[in-house]
Amino acid sequence: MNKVLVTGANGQLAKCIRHSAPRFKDIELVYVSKGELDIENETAVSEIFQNGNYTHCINTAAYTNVEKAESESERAFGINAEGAKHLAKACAKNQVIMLQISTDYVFNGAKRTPYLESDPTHPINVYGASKLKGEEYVTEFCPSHFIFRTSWLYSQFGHNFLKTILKYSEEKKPLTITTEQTGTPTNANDLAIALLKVISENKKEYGLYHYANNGEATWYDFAKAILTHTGQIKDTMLAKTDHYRTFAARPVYSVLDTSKLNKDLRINTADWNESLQQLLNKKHN
Ligand SMILES: NC(=O)C1=CN([C@@H]2O[C@H](COP(=O)(O)OP(=O)(O)OC[C@H]3O[C@@H](n4cnc5c(N)ncnc54)[C@H](OP(=O)(O)O)[C@@H]3O)[C@@H](O)[C@H]2O)C=CC1
Ligand SMILES: Cc1cn([C@H]2C[C@H](O)[C@@H](COP(=O)(O)OP(=O)(O)O[C@H]3O[C@@H](C)C(=O)[C@@H](O)[C@H]3O)O2)c(=O)[nH]c1=O
Repeated sequence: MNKVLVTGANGQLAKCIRHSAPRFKDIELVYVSKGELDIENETAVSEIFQNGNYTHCINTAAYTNVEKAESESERAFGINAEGAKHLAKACAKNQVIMLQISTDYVFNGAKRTPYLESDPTHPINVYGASKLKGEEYVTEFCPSHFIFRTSWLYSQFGHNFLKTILKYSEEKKPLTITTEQTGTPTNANDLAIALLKVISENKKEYGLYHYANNGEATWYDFAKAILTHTGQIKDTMLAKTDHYRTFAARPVYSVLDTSKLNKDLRINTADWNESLQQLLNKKHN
């Protein structure tokens, strides 16, 4: 039986893993929140693996505030790079397979066709740079690793764009949403199931993978789809902008190519709009 340590237990993705876990009876999951395991604390990280008999670790813990990261670079790197390094070293020492989650924001957005794992990285904000450093440490220190880069995660849990749009719409706030960036909204529940599948099926094709739902959208398209599926489009003032002011730069194009995931890990990905609709149907029924 596989035994998995999940860091960042109170975050969005960890909650999605917990939600889907009952389907995977062959996996024992142990969840640790930041209060129970601060991944910045190297000693604590090393100790938790000593008698845990873990086979895998899913690191969902991260500093994810893209805006604030610009002025809190040290904190972002402390968690996203150093924290990942501590886990990678401890996993390697204890023969634990590490599943690290990374981001489309490692790219600068200059491409106009989906990004491959082999494409050069060039982050244009602090969050992206700190996550890329985390990838580098995991690759260097833990040979038995999977790194899954994903994009624009949303779900019923935590803070995310879907919940922001629903909240603004319920509060009758007018929405002005950018068309400046194109990417792929990804249902974090889909990613959670894929991670559990990798573990349950004892996959050993280690390396870097892109995981996102299929297709592409702007943030405006995403907002419009959310309001359409929930029937709120008629009652919400929704406008486009080609420049929404932010502190952090974001890649104008960050669609991820998932062929390697489909071929080497035999994991299929759903269309972004269908997956969104499915989640909203469940919520609204
Ligand atoms: N959300 C998104 O759109 C995307 C996310 N990702 C990546 O996916 C992963 C999961 O993201 P998501 O679940 O959405 O993020 P969340 O911000 O929802 O969750 C991250 C969790 O990590 C915790 N955490 C922060 N610092 C530490 C620490 N030092 N030690 C332990 N835990 C800590 C946070 O706790 P607290 O809140 O108390 O600080 C939070 O509960 C991350 O690696 C992220 O970079 C990739 C692409 C898109
Ligand atoms: C709230 C809001 C945002 N926007 C814009 C700002 C930004 O360009 C875009 C998305 O805004 P957010 O700040 O919600 O998303 P952001 O924090 O950039 O989301 C990113 O999070 C990290 C963790 C990732 O790894 C990325 O894949 C991505 O999901 O939408 C509007 O145009 N109108 C609005 O009302």
